Amino acid sequence: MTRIPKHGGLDHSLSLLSDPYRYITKTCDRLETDVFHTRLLLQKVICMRGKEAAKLFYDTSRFSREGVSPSHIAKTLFGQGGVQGLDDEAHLHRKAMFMSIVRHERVDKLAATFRDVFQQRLVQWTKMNSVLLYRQVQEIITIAVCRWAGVPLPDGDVDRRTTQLASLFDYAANIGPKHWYARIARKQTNAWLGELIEQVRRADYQPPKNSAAEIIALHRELDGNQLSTHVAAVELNNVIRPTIAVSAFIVQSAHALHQHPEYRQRIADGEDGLLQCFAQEVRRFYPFFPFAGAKTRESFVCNGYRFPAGQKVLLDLYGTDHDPRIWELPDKFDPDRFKNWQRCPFSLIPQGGGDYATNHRCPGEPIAIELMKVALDLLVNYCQYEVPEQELAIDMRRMPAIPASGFTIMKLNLANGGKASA
Ligand code: HEM
Repeated sequence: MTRIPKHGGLDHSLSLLSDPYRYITKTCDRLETDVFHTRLLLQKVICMRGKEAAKLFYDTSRFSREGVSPSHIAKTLFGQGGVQGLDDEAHLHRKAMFMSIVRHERVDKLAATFRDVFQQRLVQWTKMNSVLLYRQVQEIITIAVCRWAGVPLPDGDVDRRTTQLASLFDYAANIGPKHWYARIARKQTNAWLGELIEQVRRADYQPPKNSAAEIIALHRELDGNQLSTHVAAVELNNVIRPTIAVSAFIVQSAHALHQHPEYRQRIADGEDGLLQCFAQEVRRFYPFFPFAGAKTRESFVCNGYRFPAGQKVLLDLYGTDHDPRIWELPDKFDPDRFKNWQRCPFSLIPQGGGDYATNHRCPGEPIAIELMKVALDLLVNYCQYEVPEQELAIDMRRMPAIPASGFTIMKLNLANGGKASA
């Protein structure tokens, strides 16, 4: 048996915080390994990267998710009691609820609603001196996802709810005042959504058929009981909050269009499948979630390495998406690499790996891709704009990583007399 290589030293939390997307890969490269021991927040942690590591990590017979999220993440990003922390039958059953919310035709409906709201905003943007894309797209998605999910949102509440919901993912990794803001926002949004769940159950409010609000409010657990109001609110938030986070992928898409203008023409020419390839490459290339965490159930040996029982393990998502053994020239932005891509559940893992229904892979992947495709189509085919001088470097310490400026555009005009392509 071989000992798992160790990143020596007292604690490496600061190294991780100062370079969250590259700490695992850099350390793997230095130690010439795909797996190593380290100490983070004074705890022993195993880090690993690559396709084989992903296969192992998503083996639910070996890994559990119970109690894995650090408390500052559970109290902001995820909420407490949600699907992320469940295992076995309880997880499969709850996950089936999510899969019914994101059925193909429902995703198409969300994409159509998003397109409508976005098109209305484009008209407003023609009258604005400058448009901060990140914030504006967050508002567009908040309106669209609430409408689609059956969550009433009066016009006067859009600004406040967008700020609260966006803080849950934008400030989750922060410490200090931003973190405390996100904790308060988590309570406020859970209270708002919890009240809605109660109204649905009392039949004081009837959400649209098959909407997330209806499915979650009426869902029964394996014991036949409904979810507690708190957990139902967390799960409804688990649909709304990450959909708004797609705004980061959309800003990254706009950034990629700006850096690689040749794709504008190819998209405008309607090249078959290019929107899909472009969206996939943005998800692979740009940093979003650095890693996912789990813990071993029992001790086991894999590839000669002993993993102890109850051991916290981090899988490098960003590093695997940039692994040169999987991706040729991984640091080159190249949507064409997805033209004849043989789909593999463990190689492209910005939103986790494995199987949607039976594992912890993100059920919102089709939502992210479809919203990105709509946004790309509208930004290329429906309008013209200028990108003024600004800080466009991707801030690799920010999670999710977007340009420090939030991506400002100016002088927006509608193209083709304001007619978007279908
Ligand atoms: C903004 C783009 C998104 C990114 C980068 C993202 C990323 C992720 C990641 C990394 C995981 C964890 C995988 C793991 O634990 O192994 C996850 C899980 C999850 N995501 Fe997403 N996600 C996104 C969008 C969405 C959307 C639109 C939804 C809406 C349905 C969603 C709902 C969830 C849920 C419910 C889980 C937990 C699944 C489980 O534990 O079984 N996500 N996501």
